[in-house]
Amino acid sequence: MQRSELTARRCQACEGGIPALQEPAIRSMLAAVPEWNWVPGENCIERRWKLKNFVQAVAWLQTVADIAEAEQHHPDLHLTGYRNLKIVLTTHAIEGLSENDFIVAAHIDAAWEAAAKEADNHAT
Ligand SMILES: C[C@H](O)[C@H](O)[C@H]1CNC2=NC(N)=NC(=O)C2=N1
Repeated sequence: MQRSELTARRCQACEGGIPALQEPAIRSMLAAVPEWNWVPGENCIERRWKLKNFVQAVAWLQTVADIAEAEQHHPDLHLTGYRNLKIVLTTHAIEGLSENDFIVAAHIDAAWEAAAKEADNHAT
């Protein structure tokens, strides 16, 4: 699957009642967000960043929070050691992974790439 297929979709409100994704679907969607690691034992996907400093880390967290609010699907956010970020996506309502997790991951990756390009533009 391509990332653009996921960013073209919107999260669907989930309060249970749908089955969690199984391994074949998870692997197919992971191919679209290869920076994310699947943690099967915790029913989640996670991605880590080391930012330049605390302020950059908090700014990036805010961007992620804005994406989560826009999609109404909310990751767990871990900021430790002042600039290490771990973002964890799971669908609490089904205690498993849903397409929503991959849609938010794809939006986060696209925003990260856009931010990196912006930084490059400023550097040149
Ligand atoms: C109705 C609404 O979609 C739900 O309350 C949402 C809100 N955000 C959520 N975020 C995550 N990660 N899992 C959920 O099950 C969840 N439920």
